Amino acid sequence: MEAIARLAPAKVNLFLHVGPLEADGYHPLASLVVFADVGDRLTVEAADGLSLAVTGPFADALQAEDDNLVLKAVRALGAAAGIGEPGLRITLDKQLPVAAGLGGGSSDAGAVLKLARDALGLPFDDAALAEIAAALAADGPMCLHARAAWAEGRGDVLTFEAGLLALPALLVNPGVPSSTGAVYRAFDAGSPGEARRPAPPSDWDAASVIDWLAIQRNDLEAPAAALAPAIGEALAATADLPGARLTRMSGSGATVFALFDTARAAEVAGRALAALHPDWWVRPTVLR
Ligand SMILES: C[C@](O)(CO)[C@H](O)COP(=O)(O)OP(=O)(O)OC[C@H]1O[C@@H](n2ccc(N)nc2=O)[C@H](O)[C@@H]1O
Ligand SMILES: Nc1ncnc2c1ncn2[C@@H]1O[C@H](COP(=O)(O)OP(=O)(O)OP(=O)(O)O)[C@@H](O)[C@H]1O
Repeated sequence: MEAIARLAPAKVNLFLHVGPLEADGYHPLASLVVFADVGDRLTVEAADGLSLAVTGPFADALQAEDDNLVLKAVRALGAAAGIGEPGLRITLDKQLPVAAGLGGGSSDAGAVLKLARDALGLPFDDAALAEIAAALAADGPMCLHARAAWAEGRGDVLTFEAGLLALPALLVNPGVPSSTGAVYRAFDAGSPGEARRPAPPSDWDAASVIDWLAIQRNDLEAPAAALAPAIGEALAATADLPGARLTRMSGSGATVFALFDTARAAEVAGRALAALHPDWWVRPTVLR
């Protein structure tokens, strides 16, 4: 069998409204999630045993191989299919920063579940794979489907949104990891509001979406920035860029995004920011 490959795209929370901690240890949330055209790259081919090789600029940021969500996902798929540990040689080209609010681990798991299904010829549709992904991470199902969706519940109750048009954007990570669990705990120390899904924008053109997003928020932004001041620096530097129409943190950070009117404006701004902060991860992209 030939090797097969997929992009595991970065996830962005355009807004994130978080409610108070529930008895199950999770927070109810309301979010609109979209996906970038940048991400990790997963490659899979049939082999005698199961193996994972990690390459790319952020390979060193990942700890023990057995903790990798890629192996956990493939083992869970083998168990669900009743075939034991699948024989697959997997390569993860880690292009996304780790613990970055971009759902990288969940997106890797989603991509490898689809690749392993196809390589092994297993009769699982995407909904069945999303159930396996849900057991791995709250962001698992959204990153498995990897298309624009309203997320509610603990992030796993999805309503796909076909109206949203492509949004030119810049992704900026200031090089500090942000622990999701620690950010939610810092959030708990404040006084949580409600995780209500807002009425959608009056129109899905980019200008209306940006105006509507400006009155939404990411409730994890302040607690994450209190833990990692570099997030505030990234927000300020990104908001200052010519053409940046809206700047916000994604997920539990530390990555922030800015929306632009055109892909060209995002690219120009990205070059300017990379020159100012050569140690930051800066990527122009299109969110959809
Ligand atoms: C911040 C977001 O990325 C927004 O999409 C997600 O809510 C986080 O999703 P995730 O990283 O997939 O989260 P998990 O790996 O399942 O959980 C990590 C930790 O985050 C907290 N967590 C996560 C999701 C949620 N709705 N409420 C939570 O309180 C829990 O303490 C959990 O132990
Ligand atoms: N393939 C993987 N890629 C990234 N992180 C992984 C992977 N497998 C396991 N992990 C672990 O998961 C943790 C979260 O990493 P990830 O990059 O998915 O965070 P994130 O982008 O903040 O996710 P989210 O937006 O869902 O909160 C890391 O601390 C890392 O050790």
